[in-house]
Amino acid sequence: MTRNVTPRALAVEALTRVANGAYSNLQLEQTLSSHNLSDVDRRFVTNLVYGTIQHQLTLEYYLEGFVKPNQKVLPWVKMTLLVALYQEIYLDRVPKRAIFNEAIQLAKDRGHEGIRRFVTGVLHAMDRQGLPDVSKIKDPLKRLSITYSVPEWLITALQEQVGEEKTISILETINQPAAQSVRVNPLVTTPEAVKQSLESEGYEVMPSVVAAGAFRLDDHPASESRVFEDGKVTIQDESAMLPVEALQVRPGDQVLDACAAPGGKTTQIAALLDPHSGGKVTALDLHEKKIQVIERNAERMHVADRVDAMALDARKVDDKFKDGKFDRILVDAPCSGLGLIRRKPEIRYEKTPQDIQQLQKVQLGILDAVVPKLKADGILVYSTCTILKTENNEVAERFLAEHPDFEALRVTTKLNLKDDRTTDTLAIYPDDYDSDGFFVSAFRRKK
Ligand SMILES: C[S@@+](CC[C@H](N)C(=O)[O-])C[C@H]1O[C@@H](n2cnc3c(N)ncnc32)[C@H](O)[C@@H]1O
Repeated sequence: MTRNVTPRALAVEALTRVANGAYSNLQLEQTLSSHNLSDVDRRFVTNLVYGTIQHQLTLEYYLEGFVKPNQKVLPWVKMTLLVALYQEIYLDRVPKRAIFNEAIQLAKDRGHEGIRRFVTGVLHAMDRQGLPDVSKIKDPLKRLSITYSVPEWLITALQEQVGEEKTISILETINQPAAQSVRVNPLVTTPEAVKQSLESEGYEVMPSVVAAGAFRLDDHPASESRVFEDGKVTIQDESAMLPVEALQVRPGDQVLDACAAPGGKTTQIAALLDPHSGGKVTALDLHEKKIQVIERNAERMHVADRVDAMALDARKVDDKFKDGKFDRILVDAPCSGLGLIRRKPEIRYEKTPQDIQQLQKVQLGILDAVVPKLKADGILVYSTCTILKTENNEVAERFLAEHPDFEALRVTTKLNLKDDRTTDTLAIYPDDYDSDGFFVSAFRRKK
């Protein structure tokens, strides 16, 4: 391996791209697939990239004290220092000498002598003087923000929504690795057969406590299993399986999946339909490329005959379908995705309160546009993978207020989730079951 493709250099490169707007999971996939790394090195690059993003505000706080306020630091140089700091603070087994030497070597390889001296100087100054004590930060909000590396506005929003204790519990768990789960395809197999097959390939398999017909696996990629290749399972977070449970699909139903790509819920709905009784799911999304992804997934999951996928903005369904065509409508809306914070840790730094307000408008716009297409007595489910009430309860409440012909249905699930809800909607936070955060609401059209 030449110097400039060491795991640390690759992590710095990937992190610099993420700071420029790339998604961490896609960037990491690209970095790992374009270099021939051992398993150990792949895991190390992954750990450095996710770990540095997860702790970015904490690491930046430490770094601040060692960089003059007006000093310009190139993004990759800053990442080199953050990656070094991350290893020193969070990775017990990495020797300090290796961390320093590699960071300095990287600065030398990629930059000029001045950059090498700067990186060397900062690392040695930190070592001599020690890092500031985060617990001594006076402002309680800033202390939480730096401790958990979550922006202040997001902490305030959570505190207002769920109180201090629950907010801390959420913050404590968002940097844990995301669990991997699969949904069994009941059309072609049984949970028992899937469990047996996965175990024979060496996977650790646990039944889901969140969604029926699902398993949680260890972190070996499920996409490499035989059952995945054969379309006997699909990879889906457990909480993401709940909106379709709430939809109460019947075999002969006409279902509209208004925001469908990549098709996780489309294939889940399709498996509940009986094409002989006319059951069909119409899956919409914005772009042809996304439609192709839905179609490929439907093919792999053996449900292509029940899926009709088309590129269409859900706000423009008016001319396309006659009113009252569908028995069930799912709006799994575009959202901030803050429930997926474990899978995409950078999400917390990218979204702003303005984005959240803007998204609420889009979500209400989609709901308004699709509901005339629902039959009387039909069921509408609105769901998101976020944990903020602006995109969740507020949307559900406004929808009900503006559509008196709808009534709220209490969201029920097949497994017995702990249930102390005071609302009909279901909000799952990442600390509840170690799953993604999700929100589900359901409504019935009265007339
Ligand atoms: C949360 S994702 C859907 C996930 C999907 N339901 C699943 O289970 O795999 C939201 C999707 O909505 C799509 N989207 C955004 N605005 C839309 C619109 N106006 N009409 C239709 N789809 C839209 C996005 O492209 C994205 O694929």
